[in-house]
This record gives sequence, C-alpha cells and structure tokens, in this order.
Amino acid sequence: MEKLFINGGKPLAGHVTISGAKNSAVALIPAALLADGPVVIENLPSIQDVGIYYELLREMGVDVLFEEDWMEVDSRPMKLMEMPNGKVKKLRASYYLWGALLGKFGEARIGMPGGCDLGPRPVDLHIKGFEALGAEVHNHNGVMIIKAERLRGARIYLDTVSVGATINIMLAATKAEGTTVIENAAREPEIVDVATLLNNMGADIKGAGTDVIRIQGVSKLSGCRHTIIPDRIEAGTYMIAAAATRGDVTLENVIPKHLESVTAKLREIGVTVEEGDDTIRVIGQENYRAVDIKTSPYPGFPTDLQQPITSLLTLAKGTSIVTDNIYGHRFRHIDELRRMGANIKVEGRSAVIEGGSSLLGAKVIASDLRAGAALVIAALVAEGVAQLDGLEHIDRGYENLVGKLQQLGAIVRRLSSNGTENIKC
Ligand SMILES: CC(=O)N[C@H]1[C@@H](OP(=O)(O)OP(=O)(O)OC[C@H]2O[C@@H](n3ccc(=O)[nH]c3=O)[C@H](O)[C@@H]2O)O[C@H](CO)[C@@H](O)[C@@H]1O
Ligand SMILES: C=C(OP(=O)(O)O)C(=O)O
Repeated sequence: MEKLFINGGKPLAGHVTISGAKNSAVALIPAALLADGPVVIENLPSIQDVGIYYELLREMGVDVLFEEDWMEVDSRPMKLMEMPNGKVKKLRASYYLWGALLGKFGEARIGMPGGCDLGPRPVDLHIKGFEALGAEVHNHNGVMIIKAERLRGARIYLDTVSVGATINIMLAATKAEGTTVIENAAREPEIVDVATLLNNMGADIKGAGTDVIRIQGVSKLSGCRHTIIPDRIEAGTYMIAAAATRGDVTLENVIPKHLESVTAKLREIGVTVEEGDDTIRVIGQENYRAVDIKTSPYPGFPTDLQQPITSLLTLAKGTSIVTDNIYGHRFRHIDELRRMGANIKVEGRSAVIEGGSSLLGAKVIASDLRAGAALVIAALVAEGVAQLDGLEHIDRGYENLVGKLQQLGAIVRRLSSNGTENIKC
C-alpha cells in the first residue's frame, strides 16, 4: 500500500504542463469503437482510467496499440461479448460502452459502472435516451442489457443536464436512422471534443457545446486521428494549489476559456490570474477574501473542483459557503480537512467554511479522486508532514502528480509500506 508524504509550507513555483482531459479520453476511446478502421487518439493522459479502458478493449478483442500518450484503436476484429463485472466496475466511464456498442452492434450487455462514490449517481437519462432511439433496456442483476432491432432518430429532452447521458445518446444516435435532437444537452468542452472526433470519423453532429445537439445518423464511420483537449480539472487543481501555497505557477497547454468560472472565483478570492493564449499564470497573495460558490453544469463552476477549492477557502478571512448543486453528498473530504485543523461544517448540500484556521499535517485518507486533490492542496499548505492514503483514487485522474508537484518545488514523496519510493505516479 503506497502513501504520499507531503511536507507543507513551500510556495509552488515554476511551470507545469497540463495533460489531456480524463473525461474526454474515457469517452473518446469507446467512441473510436464505432469506426470501421483505425482511430489514433493523441495527448492521452497517463492515468489509471485510460489504462483500464486499454485492458477492457483488449478483453473485447479490439486491436489496440497503447504507447505513452497515444492509442490506436481498430475495432474491426472485435466481437460482441458480455462484460458483466470486472474492469467495467473500476471506472465510471465504462457506461460509454452502452452507447458505443448499441451504435455498433445494436446490442450491449455491460455491467453497471464504478467511479467516484459521490452519493447517488443514477443512469435513468441514459436509459430514457436509448429507449427513445428504439432500444429495449433491462437491468438484469446489475447488468444493463440494451437491444435494438433498428435505432431510429428521436427528440430527447434531458430532465437534468448530464454529461454522461449526452455523450452516450450521441454515441448511439450517430449510427441511428434519421435525426436525433438532444434538448437540454450538457455543454462541457469534453462533449465538443467527442463530437469533433465523431465528425472526423464521418458522423454528422451539429450544436455540440450548446444545449441543443442535432445528430443526423450515418451508416458508416471510418478511422481518423484526434488530439485530446487539455484537462481543465487538472489545470484548475494546479491553479488552486498555486493560490493556496501563495506561489507563482504558469500552466502550459491549457484553454483559458474552459476555466473562466474558476479564474473568476479565484480573482474574487484575491488571487492574481493572468491569461495567455494557451497558458495561465497564477500568483498567490497573502490575504484572501471569503466567497460563496455554487457548482453548476458548464460553463458554471465545476463540481469536480468543489472539493479542491474548499481547501483554499480555509485560508480566506471570513465565512465561505460552497454549495454542490450537482452532487449534494460530495463532502467526504470535509472530515479529513477537519483532521488537519480546518473549521468546516456540512449543512445539506453546502460546506460552511470558517476561514483563517491554520492547517497542520495529519494522517488522512482520500475517499475519492477530487477529495484526494483537496487533501493534497491542504497538505501543501499545512505545517509539518501530512500522510495521505487512498492513492488509487488520485491515480484515476492525475498524471504524474508527484513528479509535477516536485517540479514546482513541493516536498512530496510517494512511498510503499516497505519504504520504496515511486516517483512515476
Ligand atoms: C467520466 C465523466 O465524465 N465524469 C464526469 C461526469 O459524470 P457523470 O456523467 O456521471 O455526471 P452527469 O453529468 O451525468 O451528472 C450530473 C447530474 O445529473 C444527475 N443524473 C445523471 C444521469 C442520469 O441518468 N440521471 C441523473 O439524474 C446526476 O445525479 C448529477 O446530479 O460529469 C460530472 C458532472 O460534471 C463530473 O463530476 C464527472 O467528473
Ligand atoms: C467524479 C469524477 O470522475 P468519475 O465520473 O469518473 O467518477 C471526477 O473526475 O471528478
């Protein structure tokens, strides 16, 4: 069992290159299965979710090459098979196999997904979408059995804005007969990224990035090459870490537009943020103001940065209220932050943070991916050494976290129980 040891109190300084987006990568890989030819995906982040997808594809008989930051996916030898358990449970985004296989074979038999435990994460809208396209959907002992004689375009209104349901419907509808219209669609940049790949494969998708997406079905898709967009959540995490440690960090390979809500909130807190074409420089300040934050679908403040920014707000003078309107139970990091000396209470969907208390190193456990990021940020600020467990969650979504933090001057080490150092992660 490995742990992170962080000796806090050192401002982060220097440059950090942001990797490809996790939430794009895990949708683009299944999307590539729809092509009748090789699809090359570049700028892949080296994270566990991508590694698991690679193994899933191999199990399904896909011809797949995976080297450092690119993957070539050729699904021509692939056969339809049932995947009830195993690796599909290890990540959330295995649910994209539902839409991809439904589009490709007219059938999918895939177990319910895993991913971060953020409280209830229903999939009713995915099912509603598939049914509207003409599929029959049954949940048989935790295995989704989705079958369609013919997929036919439909008008689908999403009652809640959902990233997963928007992409899954897009995947299946790409090869349906006729036109599908998704109303109240999610607008996240990762959705645009997936639509771009599908269009380059020969699909006809218009409106991705707005709340109405129109998909004219096509009968055949072919191979192509695609570069993944930068990970705005990884970028936001380093922005917050730079601010919290009162550092001076320049992020490279970012799209500043994707981070507007984060930049706006950091500025409100009192952080200096300078935007370049594909860089963002964050300069921390001594005094921070308390602010209120409410998460909402893109372009609102992302729920995936709600936990990390809570750590920063423990340093701000006054009371901040962080409300998660997407996942009202996403507060498992709070007890751990309290262990480090933070003064925070949870009231319903909100964390109420009394800023100004000093953080101290402690033994803490990451319960999920962004809880891990929040605790790393707190540890970088804290006095003394913090010991962090639960690294398997962090590994799902942060490429080379230790190496990147060390490059910025942090005193951080990843050690196994026998004291061996692992600097690759
Ligand atoms: C792999 C991936 O891309 N994960 C992201 C994706 O997760 P995921 O796709 O699972 O999240 P959704 O966008 O679907 O969820 C948004 C909201 O819709 C609700 N909902 C969703 C589907 C459904 O069928 N019914 C329903 O009620 C959810 O409970 C949640 O309250 O978007 C989340 C919200 O930005 C992010 O936190 C995750 O990092
Ligand atoms: C919640 C997250 O991921 P997933 O949906 O893959 O569990 C996340 O990236 O913060």
